[in-house]
Amino acid sequence: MKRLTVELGERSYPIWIGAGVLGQLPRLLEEAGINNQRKLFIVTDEHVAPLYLDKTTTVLRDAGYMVYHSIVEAGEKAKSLSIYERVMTEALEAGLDRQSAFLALGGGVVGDLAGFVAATYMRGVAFIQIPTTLLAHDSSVGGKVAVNHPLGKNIIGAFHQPRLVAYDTELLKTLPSREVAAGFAEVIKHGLIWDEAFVEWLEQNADGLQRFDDNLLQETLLRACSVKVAVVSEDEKERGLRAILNLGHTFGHAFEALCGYEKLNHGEAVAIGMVAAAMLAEHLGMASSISNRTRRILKQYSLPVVLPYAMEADAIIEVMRRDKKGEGGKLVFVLPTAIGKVEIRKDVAEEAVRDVLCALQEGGKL
Ligand SMILES: NC(=O)c1ccc[n+]([C@@H]2O[C@H](COP(=O)([O-])OP(=O)(O)OC[C@H]3O[C@@H](n4cnc5c(N)ncnc54)[C@H](O)[C@@H]3O)[C@@H](O)[C@H]2O)c1
Ligand SMILES: O=C(O)C(=O)C[C@@H](O)[C@H](O)[C@H](O)COP(=O)(O)O
Ligand SMILES: [Zn+2]
Repeated sequence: MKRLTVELGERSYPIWIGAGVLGQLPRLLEEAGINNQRKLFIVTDEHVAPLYLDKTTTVLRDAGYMVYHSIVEAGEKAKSLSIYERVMTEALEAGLDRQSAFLALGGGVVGDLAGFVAATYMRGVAFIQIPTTLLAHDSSVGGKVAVNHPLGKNIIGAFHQPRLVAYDTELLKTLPSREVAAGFAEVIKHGLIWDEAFVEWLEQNADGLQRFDDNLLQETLLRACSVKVAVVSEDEKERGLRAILNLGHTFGHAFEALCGYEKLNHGEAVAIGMVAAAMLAEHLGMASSISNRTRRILKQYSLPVVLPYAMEADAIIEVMRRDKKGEGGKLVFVLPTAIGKVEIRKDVAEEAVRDVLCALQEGGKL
């Protein structure tokens, strides 16, 4: 088991990564100050529940915890106010109080939803992340929790740090291949924004990683999480630096919203968004030869690099104007200047964005 620490003063917390972490949960909870006198409420989804809910509940009950749960539908649609209200109701019915804790057992959807419930239940109680997807190496760390609004991603949310991240790599073995690919989109993002050597390593080890080789997978999680930890420890509430974690997301979140949060998953939308960001950087003369390498590594990990559905450039731009990074409806982009380096740009002309969106739909170059 390997440990990383998010350094945030009194809100600091450990991320435990390794095979068998789930079995250690009672001890890790005790260490995090959550003893077995407290009620625990697990939020999970309908795919994860049949695989891991019994095991998690048993481990905790055997250690003396009182454990309750809520099972939500799988997929992005669960990040909604109506499901948020349902989980709140079930937690109230279970008698959870301010000393209780929520446990997110699942991917980023469950993590964001359960985290937002925890952030607001009786004005905020403890929560624990138990990530079960590769993508959740990103979502389980950093305390951004939210549900979606039909007009935009993660619009209703908070910053609420978990008390502990317990990442059992054994749980990733049941992931469908499309979700493995989605997870690699955020892994690659962490390389592209911060660490060229990590990008090279991912390029060289793509075959082994696609096969989910245990040692390579552990190293991937440690390296990708280390980037996230470094950024969040420096800028918890996105006053500046943290916005770099949004590479590909100004575009990607708009693509997801315009697909009704259905046809493209988050990782796929971010992958196409990172290609768009690289094309935009080249179009603005900020970089050269970035988009080809970005496309190549994404394809190595079976990710899309063009928009597979027709979307109006106007509609995409309208959604992007509601992005949380923007001020006064201005478009804001995280753009690469080299592999491993990005800049935040708030002055990009709409015409340049439109050119990129057209080329992206045609799958062509600018
Ligand atoms: N808070 C953050 O910082 C942050 C960062 C990145 C992404 N996100 C959010 O995360 C969400 C995407 O997360 P995701 O990709 O994990 O999606 P997800 O939670 O929907 O999980 C993907 C699919 O895999 C299934 N699944 C989960 N674990 C499984 C397992 N071990 N075995 C088999 N099936 C399993 C789920 O039921 C679901 O169908 C998006 O809403 C995105 O906005 C948040
Ligand atoms: O942690 C962050 O900060 C990120 O931007 C990570 C992203 O991968 C993630 O999708 C996040 O939820 C996006 O945040 P948002 O503020 O753009 O909604
Ligand atoms: Zn993301």
